[in-house]
Amino acid sequence: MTIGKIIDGKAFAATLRDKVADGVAGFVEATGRKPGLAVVLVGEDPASSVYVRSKGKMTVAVGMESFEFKRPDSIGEEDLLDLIEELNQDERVDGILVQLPLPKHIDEAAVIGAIDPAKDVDGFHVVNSGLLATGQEALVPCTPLGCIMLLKDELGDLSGLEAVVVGRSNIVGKPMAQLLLAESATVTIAHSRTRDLASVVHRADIVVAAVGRAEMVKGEWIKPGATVIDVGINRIADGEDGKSRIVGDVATAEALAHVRAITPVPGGVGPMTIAVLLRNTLVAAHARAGLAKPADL
Ligand SMILES: Nc1nc(=O)c2c([nH]1)NC[C@@H]1CN(c3ccc(C(=O)N[C@@H](CCC(=O)O)C(=O)O)cc3)C=[N+]21
Repeated sequence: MTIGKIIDGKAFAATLRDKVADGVAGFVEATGRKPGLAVVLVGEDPASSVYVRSKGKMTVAVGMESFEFKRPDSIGEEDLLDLIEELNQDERVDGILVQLPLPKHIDEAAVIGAIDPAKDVDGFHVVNSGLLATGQEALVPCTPLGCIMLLKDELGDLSGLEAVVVGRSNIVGKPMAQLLLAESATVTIAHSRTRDLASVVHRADIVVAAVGRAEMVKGEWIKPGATVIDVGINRIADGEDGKSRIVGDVATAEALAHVRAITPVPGGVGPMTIAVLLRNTLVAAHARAGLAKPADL
């Protein structure tokens, strides 16, 4: 039995960050200032804090300025909107990321809608999602763009391929489908109400799993030779030592016997998300400075 390839997202992300660092050096030379990324974290969720810290470190490592804003869970929506407005006006800030999810008493759409679309490095603003949907230049959500980069690296031209995206979130599923469509793939979005999900997935040359349910996509669902991108990050209790570990939305060990290639969790899509965030910040900085974006990004 042949075993598929494990796509090294961690290595690909490191290469992308090196390219971003080169681009940052060019930007500093051209403008005399560093690109800046502002990250806003509301509340105390430990997993979010760890993730924000690692983003901050990588931002500095590629030569950018990192600004972090921590606010308590109790912050009012008005105060959060005031902070966003301040960051919109701040010339040192090229990118603004508001860590999601936000506490329930805050209207997420209102907060995202308050971000200057030119600084919306998550690509979540309706202006950017509308630009993406109509085939215009946009800031594109980091995780789906990272997935497309891995897919094109593995498969080359995606034109005419059958792609099934499992999950319909605004953050991953929908923009992922738009990007695949822009690459001329034939795109299906499946979700929790899809009937006979196994047979829908079995049609696919490309499977993108973004449902947030641990190991939900089974190995035998995968068409032989398909390429699988696993976006899930699910923390589960590990029976053996009582510790927890993270797994994806795909039963990877089973799937390996069927796939051409698959991204692992961890070490697959996750590191790409952060690398693309830095890439988007550099792209936003160039656009704001009236410079053409670096060619290889
Ligand atoms: N506005 C906003 N934008 C985001 O992009 C965003 C967000 N909010 N809220 C939280 C999620 C989560 N997220 C991750 C990114 C990278 C890894 C990552 O690098 N994971 C590593 C390590 C995982 C581990 O060991 O814990 C990996 O998969 O290999 C994980 C999670 C971005 N998010």
